[in-house]
Amino acid sequence: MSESTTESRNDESDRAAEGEEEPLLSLKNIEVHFKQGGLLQRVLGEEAVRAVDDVSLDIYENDVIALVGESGCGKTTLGKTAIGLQRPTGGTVEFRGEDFWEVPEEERSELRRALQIIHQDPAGALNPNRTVRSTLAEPLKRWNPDMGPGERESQINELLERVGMTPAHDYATRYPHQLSGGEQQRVALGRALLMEPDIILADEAVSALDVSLRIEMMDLLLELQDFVDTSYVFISHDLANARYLAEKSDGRIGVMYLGNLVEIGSVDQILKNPQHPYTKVMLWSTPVLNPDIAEKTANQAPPVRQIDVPDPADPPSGCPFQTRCPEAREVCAQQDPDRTETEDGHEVACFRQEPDHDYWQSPPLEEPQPGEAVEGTTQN
Ligand SMILES: Nc1ncnc2c1ncn2[C@@H]1O[C@H](COP(=O)(O)OP(=O)(O)OP(=O)(O)O)[C@@H](O)[C@H]1O
Repeated sequence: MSESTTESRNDESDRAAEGEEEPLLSLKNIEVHFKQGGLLQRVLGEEAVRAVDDVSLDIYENDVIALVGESGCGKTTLGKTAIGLQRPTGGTVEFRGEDFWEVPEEERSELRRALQIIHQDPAGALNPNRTVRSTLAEPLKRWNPDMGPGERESQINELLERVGMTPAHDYATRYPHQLSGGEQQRVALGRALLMEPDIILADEAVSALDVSLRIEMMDLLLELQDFVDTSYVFISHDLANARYLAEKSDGRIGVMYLGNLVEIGSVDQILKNPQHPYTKVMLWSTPVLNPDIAEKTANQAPPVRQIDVPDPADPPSGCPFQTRCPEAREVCAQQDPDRTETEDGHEVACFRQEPDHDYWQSPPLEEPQPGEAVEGTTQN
């Protein structure tokens, strides 16, 4: 990325920090609870799966947010909610100041154009019976019906060159099965870019690629960001990918746990100065990302009280991480901490951030006995 772009993004985050810039998209107290539909589940009266639970997040112009967290923590559901593919069961999605789910349907479909997705499996997202040209022509025909075939052709060729598929006329006639995984992902990205999106949700979009191709693809995402002025919500279960993308773009990393966004901040804040006990556990399990933490915790058991992951249909009371948190005290089982923000924009949902909180007077939670089930957990 050019230095000037980095500077301008820094300026943007500064403006955001000073409260001058309006967010492009504002997620407010988002809840997505999936009712379990099976007969057995209804008979047993099982609760809804709390895929996302009271998450608020602002996304700015040309922003990059990398969401990380273990499988099932709600990354995809939150990402889809941000781009209007998932209607939340609670809270609001405001896009350019308008409530996405309150605008009339035609207006909403215009907003959808500005909110695009690229998936992990590009082959599944591309029609096997369509050439690259036909795949890319389709959105142009839909959104620019006045564009003539000549102009369409030249836009498609220009785009293919931008996503590194040259000679464009050669790639344009190929079918998805005649492309490598990386090339398929480039076509999927190109199709999203033709919509001139404001936000692209890249959902594990590089996970299926070889390591070297992953870097190439992430570099391409950022290079094209300058060209189309888009923001990215980048989902990855791999913290190394999240770090690469967020570091190069001066973006943020958001850490999710059990439907909650427990910590969000710059790459340095999350990797060098993690505050939430869950973020520390994540770093413990990827020592290469923070050798200091790795050195301190070498030969130690994982920094969790117990390894069983709570069931999102029956989450623990209080803080979602309290059943595993090595720092948990009794108050953590009673109250759910809000995210608090430091002056430099590092947000953490943990009572330990608040020097005057009752937490500090609260007795430690009793250790669960071996084999003892803690409320709200599934025994693996
Ligand atoms: N349509 C659905 N109906 C019922 N439950 C769902 C649905 N979609 C997701 N879930 C559940 O919601 C929770 C969060 O899922 P989600 O896919 O958002 O997590 P994730 O962090 O993206 O996980 P992964 O990395 O495995 O995709 C999981 O328990 C999942 O089983």
